[in-house]
Amino acid sequence: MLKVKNLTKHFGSKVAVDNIDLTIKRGQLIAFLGHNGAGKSTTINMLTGLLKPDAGSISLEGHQPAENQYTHYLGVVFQDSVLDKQLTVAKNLSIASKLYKDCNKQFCEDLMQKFEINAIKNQKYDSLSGGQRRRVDIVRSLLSQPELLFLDEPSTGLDIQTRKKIWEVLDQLRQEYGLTIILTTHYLEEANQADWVYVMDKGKIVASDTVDNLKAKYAKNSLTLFFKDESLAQSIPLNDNDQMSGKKVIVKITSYQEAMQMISRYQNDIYDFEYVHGTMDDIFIELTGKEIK
Ligand SMILES: Nc1ncnc2c1ncn2[C@@H]1O[C@H](COP(=O)(O)OP(=O)(O)OP(=O)(O)O)[C@@H](O)[C@H]1O
Repeated sequence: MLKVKNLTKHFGSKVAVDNIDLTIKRGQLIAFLGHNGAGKSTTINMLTGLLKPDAGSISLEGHQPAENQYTHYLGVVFQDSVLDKQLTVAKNLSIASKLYKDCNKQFCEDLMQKFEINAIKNQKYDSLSGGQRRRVDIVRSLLSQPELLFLDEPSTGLDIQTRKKIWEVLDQLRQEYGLTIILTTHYLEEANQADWVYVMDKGKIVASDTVDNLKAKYAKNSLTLFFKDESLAQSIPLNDNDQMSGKKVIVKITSYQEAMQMISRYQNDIYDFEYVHGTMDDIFIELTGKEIK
């Protein structure tokens, strides 16, 4: 659906996006994961046609950002809302829907219901809570029934319940009409749900894979062995990342098979064990050397 080659953007001498390639298929949920300043928003701004790249090509179903047809495919939720704070939700959405000639009334009413907008439609946008605003922003971006939705840090500042609600509805829309979603996030749990993750650092894509493959390659699974006494624990050969404390030994391992081998090797010396899968946090630290919130 979307093909990007060698995309690059400088601001003065600073390289904000450094020669990145992307391939995004219809219906996927794609996450750009990175720290502040990694280049996520600059990438999104180029993909939505707001910012002109210095180099590289972008093709969405064969269209380039400068073409009118390009924007017909897109819905965008920016970090800062584009709605008028002094107008009611209903007025804001009515103005937005007039911008789209082919706005489908039934689809729009369905969106209002799914995102629970009807109860707040007569309130001024300014008077809404953060979570309500985000729901209205998302509805606004979906009125034209776009095929590709960009969400720039959709969950920042939202409580868990609101996040959950928003993702329930977005997942429903993906299933119902094959909506493709590209999101930027600092939240590992949001990247966890993605079909494909691009990890960005200093303008570059430092990893590009499924969550499962990233975990298999970079996440550190750990096996804790509880020995019957300290001398047995001390006899275990340890690597740099392994730890020993009294009767407890924590070893970093790469696979379930390796865990099984260790457990069977020490089965007569231990009274218990615990196997913990590595997380997205491990992946991020492994790739960028930094923790993500
Ligand atoms: N208009 C601009 N002028 C100058 N520098 C910019 C501009 N926009 C972005 N940058 C710089 O480009 C780099 C990438 O910024 P960008 O906003 O794309 O990062 P990000 O990953 O989206 O960060 P955040 O998570 O904070 O939104 C940063 O160093 C930023 O300071």
